[in-house]
Amino acid sequence: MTVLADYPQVAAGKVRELYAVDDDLLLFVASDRISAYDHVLATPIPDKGRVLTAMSVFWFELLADEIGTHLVSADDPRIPDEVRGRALLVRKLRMLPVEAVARGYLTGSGLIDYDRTGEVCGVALPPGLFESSKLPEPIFTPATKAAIGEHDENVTYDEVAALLGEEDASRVRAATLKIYLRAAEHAESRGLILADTKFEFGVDAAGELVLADEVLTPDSSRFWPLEGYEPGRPQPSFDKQFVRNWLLSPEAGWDRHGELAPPALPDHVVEATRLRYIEAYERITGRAFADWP
Ligand SMILES: N#Cc1c(N)ncnc1-c1cnn(CCN2CCOCC2)c1
Repeated sequence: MTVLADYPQVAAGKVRELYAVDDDLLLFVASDRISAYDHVLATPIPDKGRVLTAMSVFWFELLADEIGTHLVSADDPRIPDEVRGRALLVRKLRMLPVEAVARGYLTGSGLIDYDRTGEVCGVALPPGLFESSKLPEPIFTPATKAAIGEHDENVTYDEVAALLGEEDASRVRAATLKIYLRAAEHAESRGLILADTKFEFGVDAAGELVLADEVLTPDSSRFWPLEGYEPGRPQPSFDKQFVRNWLLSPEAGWDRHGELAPPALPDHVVEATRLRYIEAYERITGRAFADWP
Protein backbone atom coordinates (compact mmCIF):
# COMPACT_ATOMS: atom_id res chain seq x y z
CA MET A 1 0.00 0.00 0.00
CA THR A 2 1.35 3.45 -0.95
CA VAL A 3 1.66 6.09 1.80
CA LEU A 4 2.38 9.80 1.38
CA ALA A 5 5.77 9.39 3.09
CA ASP A 6 6.83 7.26 0.11
CA TYR A 7 6.89 10.41 -2.05
CA PRO A 8 9.52 13.14 -1.60
CA GLN A 9 7.98 16.59 -1.18
CA VAL A 10 9.12 18.90 -4.01
CA ALA A 11 7.17 22.09 -3.23
CA ALA A 12 4.96 23.51 -0.50
CA GLY A 13 2.73 26.55 -0.34
CA LYS A 14 0.53 27.97 2.42
CA VAL A 15 -2.21 25.40 1.93
CA ARG A 16 -0.93 22.94 -0.73
CA GLU A 17 1.99 20.59 -1.29
CA LEU A 18 3.55 18.83 -4.25
CA TYR A 19 5.24 15.43 -4.15
CA ALA A 20 7.27 13.47 -6.72
CA VAL A 21 5.64 10.16 -7.72
CA ASP A 22 8.09 9.29 -10.51
CA ASP A 23 10.08 11.06 -13.25
CA ASP A 24 6.91 12.14 -15.06
CA LEU A 25 4.20 12.38 -12.38
CA LEU A 26 3.57 14.53 -9.33
CA LEU A 27 1.04 14.34 -6.51
CA PHE A 28 -0.75 17.68 -5.97
CA VAL A 29 -2.16 17.72 -2.42
CA ALA A 30 -4.64 20.27 -1.02
CA SER A 31 -4.79 20.63 2.77
CA ASP A 32 -7.70 21.75 4.96
CA ARG A 33 -5.72 24.82 5.95
CA ILE A 34 -7.29 28.22 5.29
CA SER A 35 -5.62 31.59 5.06
CA ALA A 36 -7.12 34.98 5.89
CA TYR A 37 -5.57 38.44 6.14
CA ASP A 38 -2.22 36.96 4.97
CA HIS A 39 -2.14 34.44 7.83
CA VAL A 40 -2.56 30.67 7.64
CA LEU A 41 -5.07 30.07 10.42
CA ALA A 42 -4.43 27.59 13.22
CA THR A 43 -7.87 26.05 12.70
CA PRO A 44 -8.37 23.80 9.66
CA ILE A 45 -11.67 23.66 7.79
CA PRO A 46 -12.69 19.98 7.50
CA ASP A 47 -13.27 18.92 3.86
CA LYS A 48 -11.80 22.16 2.41
CA GLY A 49 -9.01 20.23 0.65
CA ARG A 50 -11.48 17.70 -0.77
CA VAL A 51 -13.94 20.37 -1.92
CA LEU A 52 -11.30 22.46 -3.66
CA THR A 53 -9.79 19.38 -5.30
CA ALA A 54 -13.21 18.30 -6.57
CA MET A 55 -13.75 21.85 -7.86
CA SER A 56 -10.44 21.86 -9.75
CA VAL A 57 -11.32 18.51 -11.35
CA PHE A 58 -14.68 19.90 -12.49
CA TRP A 59 -13.03 22.92 -14.12
CA PHE A 60 -10.20 20.87 -15.68
CA GLU A 61 -12.88 18.67 -17.29
CA LEU A 62 -14.98 21.66 -18.43
CA LEU A 63 -11.95 23.47 -19.87
CA ALA A 64 -10.37 20.42 -21.54
CA ASP A 65 -11.83 21.45 -24.91
CA GLU A 66 -10.14 24.88 -24.54
CA ILE A 67 -6.67 23.84 -23.31
CA GLY A 68 -4.64 20.82 -22.21
CA THR A 69 -4.36 20.33 -18.46
CA HIS A 70 -1.86 18.64 -16.16
CA LEU A 71 -4.57 16.44 -14.59
CA VAL A 72 -3.95 12.70 -14.98
CA SER A 73 -6.27 11.26 -12.34
CA ALA A 74 -8.10 11.89 -9.08
CA ASP A 75 -8.64 8.17 -8.52
CA ASP A 76 -5.46 6.16 -9.04
CA PRO A 77 -3.75 3.46 -6.90
CA ARG A 78 -0.68 5.70 -6.70
CA ILE A 79 -2.73 8.20 -4.68
CA PRO A 80 -2.32 7.25 -0.99
CA ASP A 81 -5.58 6.57 0.89
CA GLU A 82 -4.71 9.23 3.50
CA VAL A 83 -5.04 12.01 0.90
CA ARG A 84 -7.53 10.40 -1.48
CA GLY A 85 -10.10 12.98 -2.54
CA ARG A 86 -7.80 15.90 -1.82
CA ALA A 87 -4.90 14.86 -4.06
CA LEU A 88 -4.45 14.73 -7.82
CA LEU A 89 -2.00 12.78 -9.93
CA VAL A 90 -0.63 15.37 -12.39
CA ARG A 91 1.86 15.53 -15.24
CA LYS A 92 5.23 17.09 -14.45
CA LEU A 93 5.68 20.23 -16.58
CA ARG A 94 8.22 22.96 -17.16
CA MET A 95 6.38 25.64 -15.19
CA LEU A 96 6.25 29.21 -16.45
CA PRO A 97 7.18 31.58 -13.60
CA VAL A 98 4.18 33.89 -13.84
CA GLU A 99 0.89 34.18 -11.99
CA ALA A 100 -1.54 34.50 -14.90
CA VAL A 101 -4.33 36.67 -13.49
CA ALA A 102 -7.50 37.61 -15.34
CA ARG A 103 -9.76 40.33 -13.97
CA GLY A 104 -13.32 41.06 -15.01
CA TYR A 105 -13.91 43.41 -12.07
CA LEU A 106 -11.84 46.00 -10.24
CA THR A 107 -10.89 45.10 -6.66
CA GLY A 108 -7.89 44.20 -4.47
CA SER A 109 -4.45 45.07 -5.80
CA GLY A 110 -5.96 45.98 -9.17
CA LEU A 111 -8.04 48.73 -7.59
CA ILE A 112 -5.01 50.00 -5.68
CA ASP A 113 -2.97 50.19 -8.90
CA TYR A 114 -5.86 51.83 -10.78
CA ASP A 115 -6.43 54.49 -8.10
CA ARG A 116 -2.72 55.31 -8.19
CA THR A 117 -2.08 55.22 -11.95
CA GLY A 118 -5.31 54.77 -13.90
CA GLU A 119 -3.86 51.45 -15.07
CA VAL A 120 -3.53 47.86 -13.89
CA CYS A 121 -0.36 46.06 -14.98
CA GLY A 122 0.12 48.67 -17.70
CA VAL A 123 -3.41 48.22 -19.04
CA ALA A 124 -5.08 51.66 -19.18
CA LEU A 125 -8.67 51.72 -17.91
CA PRO A 126 -11.36 54.38 -18.36
CA PRO A 127 -11.72 57.03 -15.62
CA GLY A 128 -14.48 56.85 -13.06
CA LEU A 129 -14.15 53.22 -12.01
CA PHE A 130 -14.33 52.26 -8.34
CA GLU A 131 -14.45 49.28 -5.92
CA SER A 132 -16.04 46.24 -7.62
CA SER A 133 -16.68 48.05 -10.93
CA LYS A 134 -17.22 45.68 -13.83
CA LEU A 135 -14.44 46.29 -16.38
CA PRO A 136 -15.33 47.12 -19.99
CA GLU A 137 -13.72 43.77 -20.87
CA PRO A 138 -11.62 41.25 -18.92
CA ILE A 139 -7.93 42.14 -18.68
CA PHE A 140 -4.70 40.15 -18.27
CA THR A 141 -2.95 41.40 -15.12
CA PRO A 142 0.03 39.12 -14.44
CA ALA A 143 2.12 38.95 -11.32
CA THR A 144 5.39 37.42 -10.32
CA LYS A 145 5.22 34.91 -7.50
CA ALA A 146 6.37 36.17 -4.15
CA ALA A 147 7.91 34.19 -1.32
CA ILE A 148 5.45 32.68 1.19
CA GLY A 149 4.01 35.47 3.27
CA GLU A 150 4.79 38.17 0.68
CA HIS A 151 2.37 39.64 -1.85
CA ASP A 152 2.80 38.80 -5.50
CA GLU A 153 4.06 41.76 -7.54
CA ASN A 154 1.86 43.00 -10.39
CA VAL A 155 3.86 43.29 -13.62
CA THR A 156 3.18 44.45 -17.17
CA TYR A 157 2.75 42.26 -20.23
CA ASP A 158 6.10 43.56 -21.56
CA GLU A 159 7.79 42.41 -18.36
CA VAL A 160 6.22 38.96 -18.82
CA ALA A 161 7.47 38.90 -22.43
CA ALA A 162 10.97 39.79 -21.20
CA LEU A 163 10.72 36.94 -18.66
CA LEU A 164 9.14 34.21 -20.80
CA GLY A 165 9.83 35.33 -24.35
CA GLU A 166 7.23 36.83 -26.65
CA GLU A 167 5.73 33.52 -27.84
CA ASP A 168 5.02 32.12 -24.38
CA ALA A 169 3.86 35.51 -23.04
CA SER A 170 1.44 35.83 -25.93
CA ARG A 171 -0.05 32.37 -25.58
CA VAL A 172 -0.28 32.67 -21.78
CA ARG A 173 -2.24 35.93 -22.14
CA ALA A 174 -4.52 34.50 -24.81
CA ALA A 175 -5.18 31.31 -22.85
CA THR A 176 -5.77 33.20 -19.59
CA LEU A 177 -8.42 35.48 -21.10
CA LYS A 178 -10.04 32.67 -23.08
CA ILE A 179 -10.53 30.34 -20.14
CA TYR A 180 -11.51 33.20 -17.81
CA LEU A 181 -14.33 34.11 -20.19
CA ARG A 182 -15.47 30.49 -20.44
CA ALA A 183 -15.40 30.07 -16.65
CA ALA A 184 -17.07 33.43 -15.95
CA GLU A 185 -19.87 32.49 -18.35
CA HIS A 186 -20.42 29.21 -16.53
CA ALA A 187 -20.24 30.84 -13.08
CA GLU A 188 -22.82 33.45 -14.10
CA SER A 189 -25.16 30.68 -15.24
CA ARG A 190 -24.89 29.40 -11.67
CA GLY A 191 -25.60 32.80 -10.08
CA LEU A 192 -21.99 33.64 -9.27
CA ILE A 193 -19.66 36.40 -10.45
CA LEU A 194 -16.09 35.30 -11.18
CA ALA A 195 -14.46 38.64 -10.37
CA ASP A 196 -10.90 37.48 -10.98
CA THR A 197 -8.78 34.35 -10.97
CA LYS A 198 -5.14 33.22 -11.07
CA PHE A 199 -3.90 30.47 -13.36
CA GLU A 200 -0.50 28.81 -13.55
CA PHE A 201 0.75 27.27 -16.79
CA GLY A 202 3.49 24.87 -17.75
CA VAL A 203 4.88 23.52 -21.00
CA ASP A 204 4.96 19.81 -21.74
CA ALA A 205 7.60 17.79 -23.61
CA ALA A 206 5.79 18.49 -26.89
CA GLY A 207 6.03 22.25 -26.24
CA GLU A 208 2.29 22.59 -25.64
CA LEU A 209 0.95 25.13 -23.12
CA VAL A 210 -0.76 23.25 -20.29
CA LEU A 211 -3.04 24.51 -17.50
CA ALA A 212 -1.56 23.47 -14.14
CA ASP A 213 -1.83 24.10 -10.39
CA GLU A 214 -5.38 24.40 -8.98
CA VAL A 215 -7.98 26.12 -11.13
CA LEU A 216 -10.94 28.34 -10.35
CA THR A 217 -11.14 27.50 -6.69
CA PRO A 218 -12.12 30.03 -4.03
CA ASP A 219 -8.42 30.06 -3.04
CA SER A 220 -7.29 31.13 -6.52
CA SER A 221 -10.32 33.23 -7.44
CA ARG A 222 -12.81 35.76 -6.15
CA PHE A 223 -16.36 34.46 -6.41
CA TRP A 224 -19.18 36.85 -5.52
CA PRO A 225 -22.91 36.13 -5.32
CA LEU A 226 -24.56 37.65 -8.40
CA GLU A 227 -27.61 38.44 -6.31
CA GLY A 228 -26.89 41.61 -4.36
CA TYR A 229 -23.89 42.62 -6.50
CA GLU A 230 -23.43 46.36 -6.15
CA PRO A 231 -20.37 48.25 -7.41
CA GLY A 232 -19.05 50.95 -5.12
CA ARG A 233 -18.39 48.73 -2.10
CA PRO A 234 -16.48 45.51 -1.35
CA GLN A 235 -18.52 42.40 -2.23
CA PRO A 236 -18.87 39.57 0.28
CA SER A 237 -16.42 36.72 -0.31
CA PHE A 238 -18.48 33.67 -1.14
CA ASP A 239 -16.33 31.40 1.01
CA LYS A 240 -14.32 33.36 3.57
CA GLN A 241 -16.71 36.05 4.72
CA PHE A 242 -17.71 34.21 7.92
CA VAL A 243 -14.03 33.83 8.81
CA ARG A 244 -13.16 37.43 7.97
CA ASN A 245 -16.14 38.85 9.84
CA TRP A 246 -15.43 36.78 12.97
CA LEU A 247 -11.71 37.63 12.97
CA LEU A 248 -12.61 41.35 12.92
CA SER A 249 -15.34 40.96 15.55
CA PRO A 250 -14.95 42.07 19.19
CA GLU A 251 -15.31 38.38 20.18
CA ALA A 252 -12.04 37.53 18.39
CA GLY A 253 -10.20 40.42 20.02
CA TRP A 254 -7.65 40.43 17.21
CA ASP A 255 -5.94 43.33 15.42
CA ARG A 256 -5.38 42.44 11.75
CA HIS A 257 -2.65 45.11 11.55
CA GLY A 258 -0.89 43.91 14.70
CA GLU A 259 1.93 41.43 15.20
CA LEU A 260 -0.15 38.63 16.73
CA ALA A 261 -1.38 35.61 14.81
CA PRO A 262 -5.18 35.28 14.50
CA PRO A 263 -6.97 33.34 17.26
CA ALA A 264 -8.43 29.88 16.73
CA LEU A 265 -11.83 29.90 15.03
CA PRO A 266 -14.94 28.88 17.01
CA ASP A 267 -16.69 25.70 15.91
CA HIS A 268 -19.70 27.56 14.49
CA VAL A 269 -17.46 29.59 12.15
CA VAL A 270 -15.60 26.45 11.08
CA GLU A 271 -18.81 24.57 10.29
CA ALA A 272 -20.44 27.52 8.51
CA THR A 273 -17.32 27.89 6.37
CA ARG A 274 -17.18 24.16 5.64
CA LEU A 275 -20.80 24.30 4.47
CA ARG A 276 -20.07 27.38 2.34
CA TYR A 277 -17.30 25.52 0.49
CA ILE A 278 -19.63 22.60 -0.14
CA GLU A 279 -22.39 24.99 -1.26
CA ALA A 280 -20.00 26.70 -3.67
CA TYR A 281 -18.96 23.34 -5.13
CA GLU A 282 -22.52 22.07 -5.57
CA ARG A 283 -23.70 25.40 -6.99
CA ILE A 284 -20.85 25.64 -9.52
CA THR A 285 -20.78 22.02 -10.59
CA GLY A 286 -24.36 20.84 -10.14
CA ARG A 287 -22.80 17.76 -8.52
CA ALA A 288 -23.40 16.45 -4.97
CA PHE A 289 -20.27 16.70 -2.84
CA ALA A 290 -21.36 13.47 -1.13
CA ASP A 291 -20.54 11.72 -4.41
CA TRP A 292 -16.87 12.82 -4.32
CA PRO A 293 -14.52 11.10 -5.03
N1 LIG B 1 0.97 22.33 -10.50
C1 LIG B 1 1.99 22.00 -10.90
C2 LIG B 1 3.28 21.58 -11.39
C3 LIG B 1 3.37 20.63 -12.44
N2 LIG B 1 2.25 20.07 -13.00
N3 LIG B 1 4.59 20.27 -12.92
C4 LIG B 1 5.71 20.79 -12.37
N4 LIG B 1 5.68 21.68 -11.36
C5 LIG B 1 4.49 22.10 -10.87
C6 LIG B 1 4.55 23.11 -9.79
C7 LIG B 1 5.61 23.29 -8.91
N5 LIG B 1 5.33 24.33 -8.09
N6 LIG B 1 4.15 24.83 -8.46
C8 LIG B 1 3.63 26.04 -7.78
C9 LIG B 1 2.34 25.85 -7.09
N7 LIG B 1 2.29 25.03 -5.89
C10 LIG B 1 3.35 25.08 -4.93
C11 LIG B 1 2.92 24.29 -3.66
O1 LIG B 1 2.35 23.04 -3.93
C12 LIG B 1 1.36 22.99 -4.95
C13 LIG B 1 1.85 23.71 -6.22
C14 LIG B 1 3.64 24.10 -9.48
